[in-house]
Amino acid sequence: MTDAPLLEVSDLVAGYGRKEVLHGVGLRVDAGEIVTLMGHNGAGKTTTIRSILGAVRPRAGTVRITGRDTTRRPVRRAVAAGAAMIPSERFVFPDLSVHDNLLLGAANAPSGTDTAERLATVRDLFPILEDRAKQPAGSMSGGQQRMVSLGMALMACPKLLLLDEPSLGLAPSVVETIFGRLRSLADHEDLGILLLEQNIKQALQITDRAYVMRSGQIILEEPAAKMRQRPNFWDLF
Ligand SMILES: Nc1ncnc2c1ncn2[C@@H]1O[C@H](COP(=O)(O)OP(=O)(O)OP(=O)(O)O)[C@@H](O)[C@H]1O
Repeated sequence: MTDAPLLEVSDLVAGYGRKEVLHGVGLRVDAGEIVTLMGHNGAGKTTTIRSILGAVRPRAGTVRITGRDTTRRPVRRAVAAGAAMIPSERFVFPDLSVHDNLLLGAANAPSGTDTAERLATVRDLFPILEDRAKQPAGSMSGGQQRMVSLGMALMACPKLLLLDEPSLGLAPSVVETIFGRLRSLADHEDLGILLLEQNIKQALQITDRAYVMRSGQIILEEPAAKMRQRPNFWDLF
């Protein structure tokens, strides 16, 4: 199964109650690749990653993570296959220290993981997590909390990271730092990343391939290098 894509989604149909939101979505993410899924509000981007993780139960289609069929399986199956999701809301345990937040993230790591070694790797990536290790996570700035939630997810040594709007509410310089770290994780850890972003201009700087979604369907797939040449990519939506 080594040649299987890290994430392979085919003909995915999903929704809420009687409402069908995804009408046959297909996409792929390879190891070491950053793929951005873009589209207007309500296009179905968040529903897509929730369905990939198993938080929304697909009505049809398949989801394969590291070659394993996780369709309609509990979220823990997707996590066991190597997936981690960071939701758009700032997700940290506010009263716990930064250090304890990271240790909670380690609970999902594969057995045999050296927690101390992993902690050192994550702190190398985001030195602020070491500088502020004892501080309650809730007392940090928005950008720093975003780094804590990324650090928590990375403690689990994921192979596939699903990120919902990591730039939301952050200054462009902080976004640049976080995006730079994502690029280096893809390049050096072979992490595959599916990124949902409204901040298209900055996202395209680190993206390999992009999909455009409209009304629950993928309407375009393009290498980011080509999309960056478009005089106005907002016209695509
Ligand atoms: N829990 C829910 N119950 C019912 N409908 C929902 C639910 N979550 C999302 N929807 C609907 O599904 C559609 C797609 O929403 P989704 O959040 O996937 O879009 P999106 O592309 O991520 O947009 P946004 O960036 O605004 O979150 C929208 O019409 C939305 O109102």
